[in-house]
Amino acid sequence: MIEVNELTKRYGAKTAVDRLSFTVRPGRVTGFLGPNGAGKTSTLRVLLGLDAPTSGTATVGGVRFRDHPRGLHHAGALLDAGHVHGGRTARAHLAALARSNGIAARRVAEVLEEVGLADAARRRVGGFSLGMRQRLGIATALLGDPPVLIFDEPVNGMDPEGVLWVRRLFRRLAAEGRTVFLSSHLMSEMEQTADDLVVIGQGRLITAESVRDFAARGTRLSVTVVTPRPTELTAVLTTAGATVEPGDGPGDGPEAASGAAATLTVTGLPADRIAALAFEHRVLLHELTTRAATLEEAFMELTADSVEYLAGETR
Ligand SMILES: Nc1ncnc2c1ncn2[C@@H]1O[C@H](COP(=O)(O)OP(=O)(O)OP(=O)(O)O)[C@@H](O)[C@H]1O
Repeated sequence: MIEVNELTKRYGAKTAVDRLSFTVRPGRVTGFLGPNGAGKTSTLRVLLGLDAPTSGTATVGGVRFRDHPRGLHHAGALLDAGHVHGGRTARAHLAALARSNGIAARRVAEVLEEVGLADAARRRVGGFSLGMRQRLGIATALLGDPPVLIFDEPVNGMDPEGVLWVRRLFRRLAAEGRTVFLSSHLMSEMEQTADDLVVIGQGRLITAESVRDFAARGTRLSVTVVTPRPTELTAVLTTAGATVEPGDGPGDGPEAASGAAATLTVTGLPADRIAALAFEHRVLLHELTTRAATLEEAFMELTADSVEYLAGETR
């Protein structure tokens, strides 16, 4: 169990985490989501005792991480995969950690096997790809066989096969009853892996709920309509209360100039109502498709107000 209570972390004048509270339960995979700069890493650093909070508390298993005498047995974490001495072999790196944390030496071979690095055990970490470094970071987190696992952007730099592997691993660790907490700035990654979500923006909690509840609440339907008479249909649908926008489709291509069919994206009216209105006004339709917003779109909508740097803006 992870408990964050009224946590605030300031760096000088910058408030990175702002009175944040949430709970992460065992036996589930929880995604920690927010746009870049939302405060995820700052929260995890306090949680792992690497930084002191400005105020509030963050505990793992009811105690502050830095007060726990058996750190790696208590919680395993991957924060920055690049943060490993490049001159050491993977095995030497893990063996040193095992020794200094009182962990049985046989665990080294076990975790290397577990993360698919057994064949690379004697290679220097300096020559590892980012994906391999991520695997080594995960091996480090697993070394003490801890009940709580915390990973910051774990799939960064992994190839598709690596992403599938890591998803299965997280699911299995949760099925074993562990608390699995993963940060990401991509909802698409989390919707495949997580049971629960903690979404933050500008250091504040936006929502904490299950992926299922988020999907049910956040999904907005839109209807794609293709018609050769877009101007007329837009007027009819707008009068009926819909919002109509030009969609991606034939209307945006060179055909548009020749008066060929255009694609519209309609929200606020269901497909059957759009069909009835088009029929009533004798507007021909070539296509009428209902489309659910993806969770990624719902997430972007939810966090839009808290994005620090919008695309196109200079930093
Ligand atoms: N040591 C620091 N000194 C000053 N500001 C910091 C420091 N660390 C983080 N920040 C600022 O705090 C805010 C939150 O950063 P943080 O790295 O926690 O966000 P994040 O959600 O992990 O983002 P990302 O997905 O980009 O890693 C950002 O505006 C960042 O610039």
